[in-house]
Amino acid sequence: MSTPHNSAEKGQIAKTVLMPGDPLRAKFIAETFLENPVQFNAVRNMFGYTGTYKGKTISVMGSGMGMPSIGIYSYELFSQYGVENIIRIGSAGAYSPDLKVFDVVLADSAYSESSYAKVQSGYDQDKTYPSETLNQRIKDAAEKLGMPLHIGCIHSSDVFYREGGNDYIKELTDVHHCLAVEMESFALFHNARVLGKNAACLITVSDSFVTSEVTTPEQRQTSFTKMMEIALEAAE
Ligand SMILES: O=P(O)(O)O[C@H]1O[C@H](CO)[C@@H](O)[C@H]1O
Ligand SMILES: O=c1cc[nH]c(=O)[nH]1
Repeated sequence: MSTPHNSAEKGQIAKTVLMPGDPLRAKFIAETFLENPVQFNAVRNMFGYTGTYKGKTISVMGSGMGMPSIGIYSYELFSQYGVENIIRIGSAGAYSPDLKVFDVVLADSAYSESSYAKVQSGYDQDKTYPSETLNQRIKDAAEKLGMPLHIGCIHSSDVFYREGGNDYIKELTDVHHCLAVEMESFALFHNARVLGKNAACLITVSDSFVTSEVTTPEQRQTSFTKMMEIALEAAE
């Protein structure tokens, strides 16, 4: 079998998939952390691999950027390949002064202005939620590894380059309590809910709207290893 976007055969993808936006981050994780990784997808260069980590079979696959993209890949993984858990491991821009670059955040909700969930199935709320069970596994894994987590709401935005200055952030922090911004979790959490599956999101702060600190593209591809280890440890 295959889908328009994934050439994997049934059975080639593990029950748990780690999903970075960047397919090269997926390749890095497979080559750095997985034993005997086997590539199952290269359609559109959206690389996917399955291997073992501490004896557990785990897959890792890129999602691309934005909700339409993760919407497609996560829906197919859940509905066509028997995937039960997707842990997004992404980068994000900090809105909160408490967050520094390389800090790791676990989303307890995702706020968005996006129409994704409404169009997908008529859901008209502006927040979606991760699996509590998966989040607890992630919290336990982070504690075991001695890696601190910030926990809170993240903003899933459709827009990376926004005109008109940063004044809009005040409403996102003060009214919607968003700690940071990324571009996929709202759709991922929604797909998981409508399909009866589990999703979670860990992000590493790549830049800050508060301090203007930034990380390089190379660091975004290869240095966000704390969240990778937490997600690998949490995977079933
Ligand atoms: O690093 P990833 O996982 O791609 O996540 C963030 O980075 C991209 C924007 O640069 C968006 O996909 C955003 O969600
Ligand atoms: O979506 C994102 C990711 C990182 N930094 C941002 O400002 N936005």
